[in-house]
Amino acid sequence: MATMPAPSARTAPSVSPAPSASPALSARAVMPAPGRGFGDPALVTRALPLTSALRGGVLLLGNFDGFHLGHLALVTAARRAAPGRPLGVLSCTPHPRAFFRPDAPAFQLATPRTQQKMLARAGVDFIFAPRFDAAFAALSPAAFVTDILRSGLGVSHVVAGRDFRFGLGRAGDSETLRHLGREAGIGTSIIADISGPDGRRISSTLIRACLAAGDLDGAQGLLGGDWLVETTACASGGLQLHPLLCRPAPGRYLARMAGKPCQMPQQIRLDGDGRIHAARATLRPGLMHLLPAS
Ligand SMILES: Cc1cc2nc3c(=O)[nH]c(=O)nc-3n(C[C@H](O)[C@H](O)[C@H](O)COP(=O)(O)O)c2cc1C
Ligand SMILES: Nc1ncnc2c1ncn2[C@@H]1O[C@H](COP(=O)(O)OP(=O)(O)OP(=O)(O)O)[C@@H](O)[C@H]1O
Repeated sequence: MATMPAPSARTAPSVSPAPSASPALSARAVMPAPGRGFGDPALVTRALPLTSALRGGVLLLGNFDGFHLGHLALVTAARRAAPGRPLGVLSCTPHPRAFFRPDAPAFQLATPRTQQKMLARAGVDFIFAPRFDAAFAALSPAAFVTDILRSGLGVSHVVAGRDFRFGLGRAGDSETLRHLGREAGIGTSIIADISGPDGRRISSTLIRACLAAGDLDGAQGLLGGDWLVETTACASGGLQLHPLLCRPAPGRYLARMAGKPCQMPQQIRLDGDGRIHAARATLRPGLMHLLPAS
């Protein structure tokens, strides 16, 4: 576990009508309690209209690749804005960046499976995962708010960070969202930046940079817990990181299967292709915590 100080909200919140996210975020907040596994996966849906039991809820807007302490601030704000309401997350698939740059190397922090686990653990009830294709990308900001948010999902409130962009050519920003939301009868909370210990805004991009530099401690501090990865079997018989996942710096790490808190982490070596070399054969394809070597 990282021992970095808790992150802080750097700028004054601009929130309407809900209060801002709490700056007192604890790294423990998204970790499973000792001796327990992760919660059941949140429901994933792309079908519209949304089932009636989940309508009237609050939706967090963005990509949500991985789940970090900036994202946790949105959950906190959503709970305050709409206590007791269903809590959903918008997370398009494929990731918009992969849609626009299909030839770019694997960059994600999460697979659909690990994302589901982390979001469920954070108390999210459902993930709205529309296919991000040319038609979805071409929606205007107004069509997104009226057709998707109001008619399709029936949300009562949305939460986003200051840098959220949406609609064709990223034409919509947080002010557009607030304005269109008001017209559609949807409340809006815009959350102040949550920063890490060095003052930089926490983001999935920053965590990817930590991993690329082999700084698992730094990544853990921003994630608020271990990096949960999905592994698959190699044709050669060993294990490898899921093809969607970014490649951390090659080197030595510790690994422990998820859901087995009593298992001693074992030493592994990760190569540049994401292949996992372990002296003992106790690791299986599935979900695994990747930890710093010391
Ligand atoms: C309905 C909708 C349409 C979008 N259309 C575009 C688009 O045409 N071009 C674009 O770059 N991003 C578009 N986005 C934003 C992407 O989802 C995504 O956030 C962005 O491209 C990735 O940049 P970021 O990771 O820096 O936020 C759209 C988002 C939504 C919700
Ligand atoms: N540090 C943060 N403080 C406040 N809001 C945040 C923070 N990080 C992300 N958000 C908000 O959470 C939502 C989901 O974030 P998203 O995953 O799209 O961004 P990100 O973490 O910056 O990812 P990337 O670096 O890949 O762009 C967005 O509304 C975004 O503005």
